[in-house]
Amino acid sequence: MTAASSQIIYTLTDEAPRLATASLLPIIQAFAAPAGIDVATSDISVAGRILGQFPEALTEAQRMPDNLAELGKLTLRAEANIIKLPNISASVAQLKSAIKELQDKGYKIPDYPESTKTDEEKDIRARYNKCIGSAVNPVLREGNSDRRAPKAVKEFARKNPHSMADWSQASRSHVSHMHHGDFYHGEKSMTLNKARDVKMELITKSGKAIVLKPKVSLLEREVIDSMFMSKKELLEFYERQIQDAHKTGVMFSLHVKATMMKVSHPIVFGHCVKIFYREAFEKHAKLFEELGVNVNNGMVDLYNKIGTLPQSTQDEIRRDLHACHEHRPELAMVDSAKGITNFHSPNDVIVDASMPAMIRNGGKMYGADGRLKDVKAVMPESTFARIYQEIINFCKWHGAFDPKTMGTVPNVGLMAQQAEEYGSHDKTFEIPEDGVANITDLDTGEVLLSQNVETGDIWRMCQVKDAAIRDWVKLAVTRARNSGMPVVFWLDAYRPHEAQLITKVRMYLHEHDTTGLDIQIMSQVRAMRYTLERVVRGLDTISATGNILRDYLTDLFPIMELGTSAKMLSIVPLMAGGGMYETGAGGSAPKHVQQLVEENHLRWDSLGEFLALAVSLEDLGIKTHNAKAKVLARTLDAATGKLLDNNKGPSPKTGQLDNRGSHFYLALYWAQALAGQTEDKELAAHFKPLAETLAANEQKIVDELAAVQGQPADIGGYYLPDVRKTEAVMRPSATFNAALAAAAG
Ligand SMILES: NC(=O)C1=CN([C@@H]2O[C@H](COP(=O)(O)OP(=O)(O)OC[C@H]3O[C@@H](n4cnc5c(N)ncnc54)[C@H](OP(=O)(O)O)[C@@H]3O)[C@@H](O)[C@H]2O)C=CC1
Ligand SMILES: O=C(O)CCC(=O)C(=O)O
Ligand SMILES: [Mg+2]
Repeated sequence: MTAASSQIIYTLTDEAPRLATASLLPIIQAFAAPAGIDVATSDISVAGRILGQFPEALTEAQRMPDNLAELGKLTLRAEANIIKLPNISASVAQLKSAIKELQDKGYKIPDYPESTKTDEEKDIRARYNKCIGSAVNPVLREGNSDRRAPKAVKEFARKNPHSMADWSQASRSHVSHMHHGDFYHGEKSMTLNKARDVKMELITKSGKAIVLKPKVSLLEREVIDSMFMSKKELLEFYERQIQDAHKTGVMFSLHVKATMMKVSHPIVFGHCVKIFYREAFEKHAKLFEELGVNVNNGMVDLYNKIGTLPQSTQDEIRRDLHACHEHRPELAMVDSAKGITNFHSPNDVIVDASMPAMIRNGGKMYGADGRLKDVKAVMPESTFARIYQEIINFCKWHGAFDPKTMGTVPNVGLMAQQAEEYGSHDKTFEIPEDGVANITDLDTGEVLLSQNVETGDIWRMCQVKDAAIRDWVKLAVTRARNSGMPVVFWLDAYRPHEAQLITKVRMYLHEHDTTGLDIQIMSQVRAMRYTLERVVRGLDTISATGNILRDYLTDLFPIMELGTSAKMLSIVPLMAGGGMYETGAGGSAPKHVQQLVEENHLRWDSLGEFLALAVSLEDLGIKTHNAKAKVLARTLDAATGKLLDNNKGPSPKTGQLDNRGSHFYLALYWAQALAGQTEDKELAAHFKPLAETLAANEQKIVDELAAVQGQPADIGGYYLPDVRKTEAVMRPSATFNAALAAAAG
């Protein structure tokens, strides 16, 4: 899979985007081929990545190359042109289901080891750990992030506003975060004066030195942080919040990002579950330990593990858990119909999407009775939680946002080279004993950063390379210049890490001509307030943020403005010169798969893919001097605009136009735009027959696509769907397929 310069790599991922690809990719390939562009695929699905870890367990035919590693290498080359669709960031429960599905399909991969006593078990666990959480994005995102709503999309949203629930000033919904003892409070940071190799070491009270991370190689001018969250304070915080919610009668919900902060946040999540069900966990402590119950993986882990016990014991445990509810607040639900609470799995309530959904709903979440209710949204870490309280305050004061008139908030996010939390996974530890946690220079023995920690505290080190920060500043200035919008760097001078960033931002802004640009630096809360004051006046403001706020804001604002973050243009200009084009800013929409399987309707909107493909083609055109590629890009944009104007996006309702139907219209409009342009006669001639055939058969094709809906669809699997069956389901119009095949020659 080496990338020739006229190659675009299209990733095969999971769930809804994978299904959409089965329909869209053949269209893309048919349109790209006449311009001499090869659109190749790379499977980075969770199933593919699992198989890539265990070549020795598989037959020759079953083996899968380590595509992710290959793609990671490609991002470091200037010719990289990758279209990356969202993929599952798997929880342990999802990983286990994927393993089971693969085993059932005859792949002899090992079980996920619950405990790791032997070296073999440790090795298997280590390999599987590479497949969980946000395992793909940190490897591929070798550039900073540029996410925005293209003009046509914003205009469409203004003309076709999505529904927004009302906000009442009497709403009791709020955000609760720690005020001390969290990562914000316990952070230290420094910029390195020279390249150094360091270790992370715990010196225990009894004087033992425990090396937690033997070596981290750091570059000159790199920023490093050491921070910890106090277990004691976290538990006290949870108890207070749970009691407060119970006393005041608001629902309780916990919002973490256990995918991206895949080591720290499952622990933060697990503590909350154990505090909530304190008496039950205390009573059954011994049994749970024997069973290896680990609620860092959610209550689903507990229910699965007790499933092997005699019925009477299971009943007793369930009764004890239920008894806790008597004096605990109502829990927000993920799926009230199925009785799935906020505690079921740490990956079910992912803060970037869950908080905007709550805010769109007038500050409400679903309770067990299926009704929307005010809620206490608990986000222990105060660093970023405060932005949500600020937006809630704003909504209570001003009412809900109006998509017809509100401004837009694009984002320029720092994430390159495993910036900030992305690089922290192998440097995050649960402290085994009270002591001092040091980051120490391996050569000189100098202790660079030092913290007093206690048993159970979560200690982590983050790093950001100077080159990544410099590139981020450059991207922000470029975006300000190209868009004419002001830029606000959301940086808090009181946070040690961000104080270091502020110094660098100021320094690197001098490298650019900023005459006439409006560039400011503000703490997060002020930045939110300032941006919202502009938003309600219809004014646009670029947010330049660190990695976490990149994630949060690129769901938050699009969901307010456009109804979904799927309609975002999401570009990663790779630092080595290539480009990665992500599709939307959201995830893999598991609910959509369920609807397809039950009713053969896929409501996934591929607008993100259309937008990404256009910029990918344009970039390829420029870099390889391929004029045809540029024509493809321009006509694709025109087709996308027409698709929006004519409302040919997918409907959520079964029986109406779905993802496949929207792909058909894209192909029709794209072929028409190509046939109608005069810049490239060859392309015009090539696409004329297709344009005519599709137009002549429009109703027939739409009918063929509609005819399959309303009954179950068999795609032969979830994590590893059967390719043939999926194709059959996703390409049900014989007329459309024949027209495309004829165009492909
Ligand atoms: N870049 C990446 O690879 C990312 C991956 N993820 C992963 O995705 C999975 C699911 O995450 P989750 O938090 O549930 O968020 P999702 O974004 O997948 O889903 C939330 C809701 O957003 C709407 N939505 C998202 N994308 C689209 C689309 N293209 N078309 C139409 N509607 C869309 C759907 O609303 P409705 O149901 O109303 O139709 C959906 O239910 C997790 O494994 C997560 O880790 C998450 C974010 C980014
Ligand atoms: O990497 C992940 O798990 C999710 C990333 C994400 O949500 C985003 O980039 O917006
Ligand atoms: Mg996100």
